[in-house]
Amino acid sequence: MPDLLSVQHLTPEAFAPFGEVISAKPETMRLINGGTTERFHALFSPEVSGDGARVIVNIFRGQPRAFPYEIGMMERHPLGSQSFSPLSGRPFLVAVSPDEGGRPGRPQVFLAQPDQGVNYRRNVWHHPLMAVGEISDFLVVDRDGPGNNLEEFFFDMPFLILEPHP
Ligand SMILES: NC(=O)N[C@@H](O)C(=O)O
Ligand code: NI
Repeated sequence: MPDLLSVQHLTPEAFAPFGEVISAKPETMRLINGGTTERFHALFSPEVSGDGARVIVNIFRGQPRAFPYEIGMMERHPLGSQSFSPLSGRPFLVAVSPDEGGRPGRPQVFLAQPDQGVNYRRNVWHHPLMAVGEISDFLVVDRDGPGNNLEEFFFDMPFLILEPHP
């Protein structure tokens, strides 16, 4: 029987070991443009390393995952952070793992709401984008440049997510 993973609600506190939750946090807000605009300031700082590295902004158009869904692998980006911010008004799933001696530990799965994004800090184990329900677009801020920025790990036994909600 595969090892079942439960799904948690995404909160800044629970996600803190892995990166930041991107959301309109009241404590970050400052009024600008003559009071007509609320600026939620400096929610995270993209990280890039290595000569010739640059921060880039992308759009990822994700196909929805089918459930039950097997988490058979995790990846990480040793040379830069990677953030996902929903553009299609859809929730999505986030899976992250602590590093255990150079390999990912048991994944933790979160359901991100349409008004939440995530930033994976550099070298944090995560599963590739998991859109839910419909094709979904995401604004992705990550690293471009020379060097290998992708490390993958494949589990001997996959984990299973039965349904994409807590
Ligand atoms: N390959 C790629 O750019 N995407 C992954 O890094 C991902 O986390 O979805
Ligand atoms: Ni990635």
